[in-house]
Amino acid sequence: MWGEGFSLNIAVSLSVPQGFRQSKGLSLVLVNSRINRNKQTRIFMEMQGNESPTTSYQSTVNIPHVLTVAGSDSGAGAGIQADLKACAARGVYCSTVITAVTAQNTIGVQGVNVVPEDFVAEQMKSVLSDMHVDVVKTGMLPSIGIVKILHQHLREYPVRALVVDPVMVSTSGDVLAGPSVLAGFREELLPMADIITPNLKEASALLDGVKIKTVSDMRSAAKLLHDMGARNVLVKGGDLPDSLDAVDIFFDGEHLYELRSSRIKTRNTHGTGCTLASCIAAELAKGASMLEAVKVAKCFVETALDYSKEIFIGNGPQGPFDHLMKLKSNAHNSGRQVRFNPSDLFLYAVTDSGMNRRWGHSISDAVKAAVQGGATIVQLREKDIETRDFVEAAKSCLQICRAHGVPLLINDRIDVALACDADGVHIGQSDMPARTARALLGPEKIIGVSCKTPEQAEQAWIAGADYIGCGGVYPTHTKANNLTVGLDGLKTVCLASKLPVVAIGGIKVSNARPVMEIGVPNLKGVAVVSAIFDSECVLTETRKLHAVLTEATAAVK
Ligand SMILES: Cc1ncc(COP(=O)(O)OP(=O)(O)O)c(N)n1
Ligand SMILES: Cc1nc(C(=O)O)sc1CCOP(=O)(O)O
Ligand SMILES: [Mg+2]
Repeated sequence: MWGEGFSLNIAVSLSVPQGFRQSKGLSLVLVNSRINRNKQTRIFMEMQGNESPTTSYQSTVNIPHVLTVAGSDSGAGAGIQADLKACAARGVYCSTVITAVTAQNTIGVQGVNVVPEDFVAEQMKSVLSDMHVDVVKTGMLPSIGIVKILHQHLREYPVRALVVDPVMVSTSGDVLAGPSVLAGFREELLPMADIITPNLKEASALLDGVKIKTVSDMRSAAKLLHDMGARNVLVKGGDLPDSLDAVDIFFDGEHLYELRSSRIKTRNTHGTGCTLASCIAAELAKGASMLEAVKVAKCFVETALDYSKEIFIGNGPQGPFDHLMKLKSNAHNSGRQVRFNPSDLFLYAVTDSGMNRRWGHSISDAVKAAVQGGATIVQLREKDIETRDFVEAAKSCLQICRAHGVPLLINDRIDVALACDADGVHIGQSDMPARTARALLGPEKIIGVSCKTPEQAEQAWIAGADYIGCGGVYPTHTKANNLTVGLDGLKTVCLASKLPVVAIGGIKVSNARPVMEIGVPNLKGVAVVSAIFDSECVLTETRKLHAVLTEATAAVK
């Protein structure tokens, strides 16, 4: 199946007014298209009027799709649940045919309820007759009847590749497929498989109990399994005794590859086999070659295990890991109950590397002093710093801010915010569009946008920002050529804005009061750079400003 040529099917419908075509010339170029078989791209472009053509664009693109045929794991570390998470992490759609429901946790398998064969067949037909499946991946196949059903359906609905993870025994040692299924694997599945991914025990069982104890045994086993019909074989050496690295043997019928990755010391390995096979399937669905897919899958599993090595779920000896690599950061964030509270904008401290240099402050010392002095949110605005140093500085500032429950935002640099898992970003009108930043950062992160006009405030709201920064309220030396909008401009933007507003630009202890007194409820605070950071004692200056803001707010109420 794998390796057949793909055909590219693109229907383009263009309706271009004659004059427009003549005057502008129109060409549609597809660069380096890697669109898989049966993928269709439909593009409609309508251009109305010669002078100002409006373009409406509609496309439908089939999504890479893996169907997993496997058992459910109630603990969600392995089986169907691992497959879904692995495919989601690799950006591939995953449909499911459930062959058995297991009662399972980090201790072991407490019960197995096999789904009736005709209902397995019904699930398979539902998916395969309706959806375009690129790759089928199999896990727990608890009866020979289910193996046969799979075989029949793959004949009726051919797919690009079949990935067989010959699940027989769970990581806890419980039997998930009896000896009768072995015959099914050998006779029905191996000859159809584009890749088979046994561990040492499974490879040994498929080879009538042959002993596999060394890398050299694994090489021989891979060749024998290939002889049994599998086009590619990955023998996983995770259980190899006395091995520092995790060594897997990959054989494509021609070349033997020894794939090594570092062995991660962790109890959280439940579901690694299912995840590896699903990742291979996902990469194949995206169009990777078999060796590429295997390498990416191994790297993904290693990274996820390393990320998850300290997470603690369940009390048994084998815990699940975190496919999406998000759980730890959610746990860290749990100090802050609400992702964004507009009152955090009250005293907004924005750093400046030049000012810190002038006063001999490190970024983290300056941030610590600001937070201790009463800053309620911090933005790292580091315009002339190496990216590597920025990420390191942001990580240490994040620790300080988290310890005080103060959000930390990064100015301009979405990449740095992602790298250090900051609480969000602040972006201006010429930075990355807020909508794109939102797509990259997800719904949980805070996004602020600089706005000088009501129209910009409206756009920021539409794009999914959380607050806007409006200025310059007063002239400033900190930002070159900055337009001063004044207190009136600030009030106009606040009145038009559906989002909370923080005022910025030239604000200091002596002029902060009139800003807070403009009397508009969505003005939540002031953002300052020089007022606190262009000073020897950041702590004292921040305290002074905090006091003025508190007094002004009390007076307004
Ligand atoms: C709170 C706040 N408001 C406005 C700005 C200015 O952002 P931008 O216009 O992108 O200019 P730079 O700060 O990037 O020079 C801000 N940083 N913070
Ligand atoms: C970064 C920035 N943005 C502004 C805007 O008007 O959007 S004014 C500004 C500089 C603010 O520094 P200071 O508090 O030292 O005046
Ligand atoms: Mg900017």
